[in-house]
Amino acid sequence: MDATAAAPSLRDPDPVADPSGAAQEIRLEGVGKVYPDGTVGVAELDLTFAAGELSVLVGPSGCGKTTTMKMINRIIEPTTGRILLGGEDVTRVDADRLRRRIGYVIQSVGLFPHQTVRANVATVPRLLGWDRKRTRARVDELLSTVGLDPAVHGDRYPAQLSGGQRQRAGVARALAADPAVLLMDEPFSAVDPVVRERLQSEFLRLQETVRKTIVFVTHDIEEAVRLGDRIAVMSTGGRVEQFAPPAELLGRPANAVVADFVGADRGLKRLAVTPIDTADLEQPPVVGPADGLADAGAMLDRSGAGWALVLGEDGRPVGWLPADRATGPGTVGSALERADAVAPVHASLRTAFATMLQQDAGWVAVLDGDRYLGVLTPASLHAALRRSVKG
Ligand SMILES: Nc1ncnc2c1ncn2[C@@H]1O[C@H](COP(=O)(O)OP(=O)(O)OP(=O)(O)O)[C@@H](O)[C@H]1O
Repeated sequence: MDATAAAPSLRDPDPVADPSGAAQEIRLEGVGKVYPDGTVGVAELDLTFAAGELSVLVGPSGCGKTTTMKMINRIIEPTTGRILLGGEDVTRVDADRLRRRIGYVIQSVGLFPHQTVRANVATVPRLLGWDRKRTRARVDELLSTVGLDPAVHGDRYPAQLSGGQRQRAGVARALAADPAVLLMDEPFSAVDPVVRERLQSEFLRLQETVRKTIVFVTHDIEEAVRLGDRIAVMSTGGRVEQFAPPAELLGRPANAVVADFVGADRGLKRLAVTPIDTADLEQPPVVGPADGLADAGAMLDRSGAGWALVLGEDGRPVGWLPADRATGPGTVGSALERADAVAPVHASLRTAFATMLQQDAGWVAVLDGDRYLGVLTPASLHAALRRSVKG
């Protein structure tokens, strides 16, 4: 073996410097940080972030969220414990190499102001020694993925982008070398609420494709609930009070600290993270617009129901018929209350409830594609929510 081959270089295919891209578990074992002035940033922390999941750290200011995150890529060196990435102890590996394996997105984005968007996104591939063609293809692909047109935005400088576009470029840069892990420190907090919500939705869609192991820090419990597969609620000194999926955290807070942090309106928040369950659907009487009113009235009398759902010929709901309108001559079509209250079967209870309110209907019909499955009413919605807590 010659001497040059033994010398480590950035171009070596080494497991730390050349990420495989597959999501990896992050395990913290007794990881702690005492700052030189004696402040305990984080007491000993044992926490595992599952591969391919988005885990959120929330908690009051100063509780140690940022310290915890920065210990993972060793911007802050832990004073105790060890960190395993995909089972490998990375507590003492070369920090620069470790960081190339970990994407990092921060609030202020941190794009280099004197470099174009393309050059910014190409930072890590360049360090890894990718050739120009491969780098260019990857950069353009990523810009498109995050919603930036390479032809329009690729050659601009960061100052020539909006806040939301800069944030997208920051996400593209973090993903450029296909890292196994992504750390995100309040990445969406510098943009206005409307842009923020759009970035969050786009980011969720992106994560469905890339499935990275993500650790995400935020102050905002709404954001945590919206994005997180799991949420760690932290308290002063870097203690984890509860680490659980959003529905569990909101439905069964482990203690008063968590209950207080998630808020008194946690029942409402839970609507957003509880999917519709077809077992909760009700089956009201169903009539068609061409049916006679008298027949519909007789049927409602027999069933004892106060209303019937009106399904059009295509099987989609067109409205509802209150029992007191089901009399006299004419057809159901002439007496029905129109409402387009439908929700797809994969929607959350919140979507279903919002549709119910928006359409001013006492029900929302649940559809699987075009197929009508049944309705949710305020009563069945309540039952569904209660059941989700017990479950
Ligand atoms: N360099 C430092 N020297 C001394 N103490 C520090 C240092 N950096 C952070 N701390 C302290 O460590 C604790 C945790 O800080 P950290 O920044 O991790 O909190 P955080 O939860 O991210 O806060 P915020 O939500 O306000 O960003 C705080 O008490 C903070 O004052």
